[in-house]
Amino acid sequence: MTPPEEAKRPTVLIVDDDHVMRMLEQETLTQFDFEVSVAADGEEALALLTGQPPDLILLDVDMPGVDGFAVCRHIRQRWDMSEVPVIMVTGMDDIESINQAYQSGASDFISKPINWPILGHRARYVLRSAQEARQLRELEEKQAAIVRAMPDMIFLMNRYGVHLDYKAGFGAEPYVPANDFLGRKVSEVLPGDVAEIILRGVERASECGDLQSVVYQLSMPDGIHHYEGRIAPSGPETVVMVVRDITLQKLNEEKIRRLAYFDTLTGMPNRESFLEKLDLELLRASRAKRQVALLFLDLDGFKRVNDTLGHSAGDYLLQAVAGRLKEKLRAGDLLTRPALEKTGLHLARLGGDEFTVVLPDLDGTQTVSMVAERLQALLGRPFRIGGQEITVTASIGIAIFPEDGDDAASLLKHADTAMYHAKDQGRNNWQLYNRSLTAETMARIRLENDLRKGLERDEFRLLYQPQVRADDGTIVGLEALIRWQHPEHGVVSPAQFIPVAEDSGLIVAIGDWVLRTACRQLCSWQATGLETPRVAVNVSARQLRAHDFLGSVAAIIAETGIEPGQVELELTESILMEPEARRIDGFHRLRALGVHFSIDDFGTGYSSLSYVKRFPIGMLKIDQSFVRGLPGNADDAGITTAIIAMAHSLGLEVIAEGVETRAQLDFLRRANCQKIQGYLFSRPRPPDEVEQLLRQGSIRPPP
Ligand SMILES: Nc1nc2c(ncn2[C@@H]2O[C@@H]3COP(=O)(O)O[C@H]4[C@@H](O)[C@H](n5cnc6c(=O)[nH]c(N)nc65)O[C@@H]4COP(=O)(O)O[C@H]3[C@H]2O)c(=O)[nH]1
Repeated sequence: MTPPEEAKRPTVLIVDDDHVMRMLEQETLTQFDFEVSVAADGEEALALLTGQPPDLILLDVDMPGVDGFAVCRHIRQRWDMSEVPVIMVTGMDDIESINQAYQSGASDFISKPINWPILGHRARYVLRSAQEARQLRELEEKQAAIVRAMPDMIFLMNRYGVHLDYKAGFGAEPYVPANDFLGRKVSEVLPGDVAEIILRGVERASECGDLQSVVYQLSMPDGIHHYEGRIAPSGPETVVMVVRDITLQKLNEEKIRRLAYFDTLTGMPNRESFLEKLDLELLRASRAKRQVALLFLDLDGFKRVNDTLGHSAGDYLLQAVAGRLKEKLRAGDLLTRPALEKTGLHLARLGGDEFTVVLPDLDGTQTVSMVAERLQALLGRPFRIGGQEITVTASIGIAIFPEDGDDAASLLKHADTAMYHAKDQGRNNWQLYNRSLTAETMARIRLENDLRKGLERDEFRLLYQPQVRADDGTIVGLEALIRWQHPEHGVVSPAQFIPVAEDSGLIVAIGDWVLRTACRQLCSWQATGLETPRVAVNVSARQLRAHDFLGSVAAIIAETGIEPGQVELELTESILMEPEARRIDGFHRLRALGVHFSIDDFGTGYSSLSYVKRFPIGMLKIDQSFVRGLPGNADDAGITTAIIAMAHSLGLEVIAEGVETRAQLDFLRRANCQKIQGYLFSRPRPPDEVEQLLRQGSIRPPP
């Protein structure tokens, strides 16, 4: 381990050709705790100095050969000895030789005759001041390195803001050339407002003796630059101000803010910033006693674009929609007077295919409806995406401040509600929020929305209920019955959601899904070698009203590759009541392909057998409300017997549904009902369980 610095004795080299002087000097300095080495002339000294330099050199001037001046000059040329203090010992106490001693690089001189008692003190003093000078130099070097390494400008100022000194780190560009501000006051160099900020900081730092922080901006040739200055008192009358250009940091902060507050896809404000700004706008409107309208847009059919053309096409469409909205709003095409350019509030994308438009200073609902219609017309024009023309429409819900909500969140919620209502009324529609949208309507609207999502998220399942021959329980058919596994409400019965699906038109998509799933299920069973009976699928009247329903049935049959004779469509009586020639033709065409038709819940409607005859119906299903009363209820028994007899006379098959008891079965068997469906044989079951039953081929009723 190296001993601590203080513990080391300082070394001194004594150079003197006079033997006695050398000895006396050596004796004296040894007493002052120096470690001494000696040289008898200049040459010997130079030879000794090739090794480790001493801490101090005591050098006689007047020596034969190489004199003291020459030795001193040599020492100063050596980089490792440039700071070693040299005390020249001269007999010539004249100004000339003193000058020459200093010129040669001497640190001090002593004249002969030497005052011996003070030689040691003098040597120690010279050594100490040389060390201090070295430390100071090292400190300065360190400081200079720190300044160089910092990307800052450093100003030394007096307490009145006069620049006394200036340094700049690597890459720090002074905002004014250094010469322009040295010796001048801040207010003479910088714009008044900035000078004011700095002077206040300097004043506070000088008064409190504390670090002060100031920020300011300056207009530079390449744009606005942001600066942060830290002012620290450096003496009773001076302060140091370290200034950093934080423009890049500001830009990054802005970028982060944009990411947090703006939608990256469209560059529009996102939900967070929209709500923040809307609240401010509402505050302003309430002070000015003005109305504000919030239009909530949701694209109809956006999901279809995403599903069929892919997500990048969907993204492109959203950008195109955003672009069109921005452009028209900016051009004042939607409103006669320019909208909220300044607040940036006029347009936002809340996520997905939802956009908002805000109309401040509303002068009546007429303006809103006009804007809503213009928006719809604007979006209704086709978009070109990847060489294809795509048309989307928008449903718009409108809420008005302060009537429909006094803060951003409730206004948005009500505009959203109104938007659902608009969708419910048929797409491409706009609706004003109306308090009379009761909880019940809302629940129904929510259910519809959930249904739509359920379809997207594949929340539906099919159960299959066997239909058996009445005499021996052989499975002769399956009825596909839909179930909805709602993420929050659990399994929802079709009785609850089919009517909503019918009202909203969603039944068309759901119906397609049911038929496709049932056909695929049968095909997959067949692929394992299982013999399958035909599958009956419910069809509601609303489905038939849809464009080309029968065509889509044929398409699904073709697509899944199922044998058409394996498919049975269960129609309701109401379908028969509104026969159109075109539709009847379609039924006959499907029948010609092999598809079977039956009438569900027969006997509950008003259809007469004459209607039935016009359609290619093969089977009647006796509604379970009649079966329930069997065999005791005479009316039910009479109707059931009559339906069976009539069906037979028309050459139709009959199936009784909802058969739960042995007595009902016995009655139906006696009445010649060929087929049975009901809990007595089996409840509707999931595919794996039905597969087991199909492998057995028949189901025995309990005795
Ligand atoms: N009490 C009792 N009930 C029995 C018995 N056997 C069967 N059921 C139930 O009776 C209903 C028969 O179907 P539905 O009359 O076509 O009546 C169906 C049908 O009109 C409709 N539905 C079901 N699935 C679909 C579908 O995929 N599309 C359409 N459009 N409607 C469907 O929802 C209705 C109700 O379906 P589910 O709740 O599955 O109810 C089914 C079935 O589970 C029994 O022995 N006792």
